Amino acid sequence: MPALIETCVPATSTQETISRKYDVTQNGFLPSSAPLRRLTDPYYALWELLAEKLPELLERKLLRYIVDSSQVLSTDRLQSEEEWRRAYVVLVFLAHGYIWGGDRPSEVLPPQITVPLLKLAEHFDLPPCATYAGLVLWNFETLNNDSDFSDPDNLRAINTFTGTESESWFYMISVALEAQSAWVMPLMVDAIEATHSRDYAKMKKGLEQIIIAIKKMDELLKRMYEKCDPALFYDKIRPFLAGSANMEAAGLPNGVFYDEGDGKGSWRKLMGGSNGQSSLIQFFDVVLGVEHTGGADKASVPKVCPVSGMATEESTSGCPVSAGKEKNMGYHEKVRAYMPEPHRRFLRSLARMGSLQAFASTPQPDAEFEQVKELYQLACKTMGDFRCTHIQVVTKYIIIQARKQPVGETLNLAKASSASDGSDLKGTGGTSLAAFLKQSRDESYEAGRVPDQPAPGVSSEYAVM
Ligand code: HEM
Repeated sequence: MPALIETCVPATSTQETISRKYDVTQNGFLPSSAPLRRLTDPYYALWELLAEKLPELLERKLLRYIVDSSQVLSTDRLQSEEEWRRAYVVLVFLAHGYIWGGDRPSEVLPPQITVPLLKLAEHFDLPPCATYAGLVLWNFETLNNDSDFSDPDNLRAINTFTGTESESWFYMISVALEAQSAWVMPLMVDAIEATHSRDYAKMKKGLEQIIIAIKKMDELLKRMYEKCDPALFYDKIRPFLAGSANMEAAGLPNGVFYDEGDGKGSWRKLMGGSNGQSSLIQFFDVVLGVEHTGGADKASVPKVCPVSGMATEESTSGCPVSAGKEKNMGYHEKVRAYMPEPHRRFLRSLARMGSLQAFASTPQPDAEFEQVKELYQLACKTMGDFRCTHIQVVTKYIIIQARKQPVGETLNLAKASSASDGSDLKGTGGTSLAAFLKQSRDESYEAGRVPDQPAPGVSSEYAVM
């Protein structure tokens, strides 16, 4: 069994250990303090100015012109990790603003964006595009200057494409949701470890708390309606979140060419920015043993490395697809590449630690076993219910909006994916939306349907000695 928690340092709390090893802070997958608001080195003044004026530049369709006539800045003057994160946020906003901020999407990203962005992406081992980390995790400030990130009324996005409250609220609901669930993470790690020692108190505590956390997350998700206008979201915000993969109908048949100057460059097909890249939701899935298979590429689709967005034969040697490890990866597996590296490593380690599902599936003689099993089943049901709420949100913000759309002249994701009956709607990763989300919900419920008896012949590592 791989040890997530090193037993040789007993004085170290679970929270301290996951923070040190996986950068999971007291705010969960958010940083331990509010992200840097600006790069103060005057060398980066142009980036900050473009980021600040982005909504206006996009509205007036001036961004491409200004970027094209500016100079290429280096990442060499970035000092701290906070500065690297801030630069990544600025550059992913500029990249998506540049691609989608015109009458037609731009098939080429210029060196002014690609050269620093590729360095930043390499630094974080993240794809060079708008990820959940760039849009949400590292892009918020508190209004009261305090460290409570769990109240969306106390939060504001540092950068947006549109300068609207709707867009800020859309990102801030996710920030609050991440912060609000942070406390349950060490408890769940302890609960999984407790399966090995049959420590029922720890298992029950973890499961009781995860049920509360998911219910709170559900309540927070419903607050999306308070300040994020569905029509504005669909028409003005969502188009900027679109990726470059599966965007043939939107005018990007080959993806986007990352022009690095001097005749260098490469075509890349990357997913768009999505809350589906949240490590928190996958954390809940992993600890509950929810397995997802939806959103895999069809066999005929050319394979693209999820990290670089390049065809696998051109991609770097570390590409999981070209290495043959992950043929036809499903959506949830693919988006791992869009999460900060320590967080995806955390999820991997967690999955190898032990399994509450396996424990709940294998009857034990102890009196408290049934209570753990029932709590486990309730936790999976609560996760499925959260996904029901998510489907209602997506219906309101995307499916209903798509039905209202007239055929427009602007080529972008929103228009390109609007079938009149909404049946061919795609997610930001080009996934077939409604069926995929329902499958994800059903897989959550399914995890909780543990058999009453172990299947004959199946041995369990948890069997009583
Ligand atoms: C207006 C609000 C929201 C809209 C319109 C929306 C839309 C979508 C869409 C279109 C997808 C399909 C995949 C993709 O396109 O990448 C998706 C997936 C997903 N979203 Fe959201 N989303 C919203 C809010 C949230 C929030 C706040 C969370 C929580 C962090 C969240 C978590 C997820 C997850 C985990 C998936 C993957 C599918 C699953 O595991 O069920 N979404 N969402």
